[in-house]
Amino acid sequence: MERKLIDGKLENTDSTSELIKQSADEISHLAIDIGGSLIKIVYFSTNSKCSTNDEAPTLPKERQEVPNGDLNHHILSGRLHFVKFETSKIEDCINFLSSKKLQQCGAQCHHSHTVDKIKIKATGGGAFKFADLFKEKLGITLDKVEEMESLVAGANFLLKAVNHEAYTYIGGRKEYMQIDQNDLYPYLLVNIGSGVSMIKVDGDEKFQRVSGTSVGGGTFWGLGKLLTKCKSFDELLELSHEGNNRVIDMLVGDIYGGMDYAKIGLASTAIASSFGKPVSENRELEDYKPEDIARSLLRMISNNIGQIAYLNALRFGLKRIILGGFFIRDHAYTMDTISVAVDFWSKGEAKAMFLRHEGFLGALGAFMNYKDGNADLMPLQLVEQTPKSSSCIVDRIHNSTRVHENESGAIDCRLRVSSSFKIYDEVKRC
Ligand SMILES: Nc1ncnc2c1ncn2[C@@H]1O[C@H](COP(=O)(O)OP(=O)(O)OP(=O)(O)O)[C@@H](O)[C@H]1O
Ligand SMILES: CC(C)(CO)[C@@H](O)C(=O)NCCC(=O)O
Repeated sequence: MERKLIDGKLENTDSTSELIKQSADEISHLAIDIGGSLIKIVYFSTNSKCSTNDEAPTLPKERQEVPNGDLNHHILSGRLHFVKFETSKIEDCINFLSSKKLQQCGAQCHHSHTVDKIKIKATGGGAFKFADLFKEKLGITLDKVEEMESLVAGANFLLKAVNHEAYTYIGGRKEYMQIDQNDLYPYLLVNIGSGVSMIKVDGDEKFQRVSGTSVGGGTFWGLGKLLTKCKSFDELLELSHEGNNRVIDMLVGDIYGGMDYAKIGLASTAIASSFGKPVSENRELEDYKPEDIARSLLRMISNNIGQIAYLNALRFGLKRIILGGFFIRDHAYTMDTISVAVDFWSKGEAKAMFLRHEGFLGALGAFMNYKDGNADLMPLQLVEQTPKSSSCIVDRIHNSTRVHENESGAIDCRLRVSSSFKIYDEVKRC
C-alpha cells in the first residue's frame, strides 16, 4: 500500500502516491512559517504534474521576454503550492523536505560546501526555535523574516494579486470580493493562529501591531482537547456541528425568566454568560455532551475575537477587518459567529472578510521576501486560477464546513529570477 500526503500528513492510500509525484517537481523556491501549532510551507514548482486541464500555464510570448532588456533575469512559470504540518510532528515536515529534490541532493552533498549555501526564508517563532534542527537534519539555514512583516506582506499579496481571494460570510453565504487596489488601505488584519495578532495595515510595508489576544486557536484546541477528549482539531470542529451551545451557555432568557432585555437590545436567546449554565446546575463535566461543550467553546472564542477586532477597528476608524490564520479553517460556524459579532457591534458599519489562503499569510509573506536584498525574485503576475482552485471554491460553497486542504488553492504564477539567485540550482548540480 502506498502512502499519500494529505494535509501535511502521510496517509495510506491505494492510489498513485502524491508524495512521489510531488517529489518529481522542480522546486525553485520555498518558504516556511513555523508557528506554535502548525508549520506552513509555500513552494514554487515549475514542473507540477497536473491533470489535463490543470496544467501549469504557458506564458504568452511577450511575457517570456526579459523586462527592460535585463539579461540577468529570466522568468519561470509554474505554481505556488501550499502544505501544512502540525508543529508537534516536525519530523513529518523534515521528511517531506527531505523527499524534495533540494534535500535529496543536499544529503548527497553532505560533505561539500554547497550544503552550507541552502538558505530558505523562514518566519514564525519556530524559525528561531528549530533553526538548529533544520541545520542539523537538512543542512538548511533558516533566513529569518519578521513574523508581523510576513503576515502583512502575505495578506497584501493575496488581496492585490489573487482573484476572489477575499469573501464575506453572511447568512451562510460567501460573497467573493475584488477589492480595488487603490482602496485597500487602511484595514485591520486579524491573524487567528494559536494566539491572535491584530495589525493595522496602512500600506505595502506600513503597518503596526495594535492589539492581540491570547484567547485564540490554541485556546480552542487546547481547552477543547481537555474537555472533550477529542484526538484532533478537525474532530473537535466536527463535533461542534452537532452541539447546542444553549445547554452550556447562560442566556439572557435564563436570567430574565424567558424574556428579552429589550431596553438594552438583548434578546432572550442572546448569550449572557459563556459557559455560565453549569454554575447553577448540579452536574459534572461528564454530564454534559462533548458536542455541546465544543459548540460553546467555538462560539465563545469566535465571538470574543470578533468583538476585540471590532473594538480595534473602531479605535482606528477602520471599516474593513480581514481575518486570516488556521483557526478559521473555512468553518461555517466560526465565520458566521465572527461576522455576526462584527456586524452586531459595528451596527453594520464594519465588515469581516475572510481569505481563501487563510493560514498561509506568514509563509507567503516570507516567500515574498526573496525579492528583498538582491531583488532577485518577484511574482510578476498571477495567471487565472487553476480549475483545481476553482473547484476548491465550489467545494467551499457546497461544503462550507470543510476546506479541501492538501494542495488545493495552488496558485499559478510567474517568477522573475535573477541568474545570480541559484540556491537550489547549485544543489541540483552536485
Ligand atoms: N490540524 C490542525 N492541528 C492543530 N491546529 C489546527 C489544525 N487545523 C487548524 N488548527 C487551528 O489553527 C490554529 C493554528 O493556526 P496557525 O497555523 O495560523 O497559527 P500558528 O502559526 O501555529 O500560531 P502562532 O502564530 O500563534 O504561533 C490552531 O491553534 C488551531 O486552532
Ligand atoms: C506570539 C504570537 C505573535 C506568535 O505567533 C501569537 O501567538 C500572538 O499574537 N499571541 C497573542 C499574544 C498577545 O497579544 O496577547
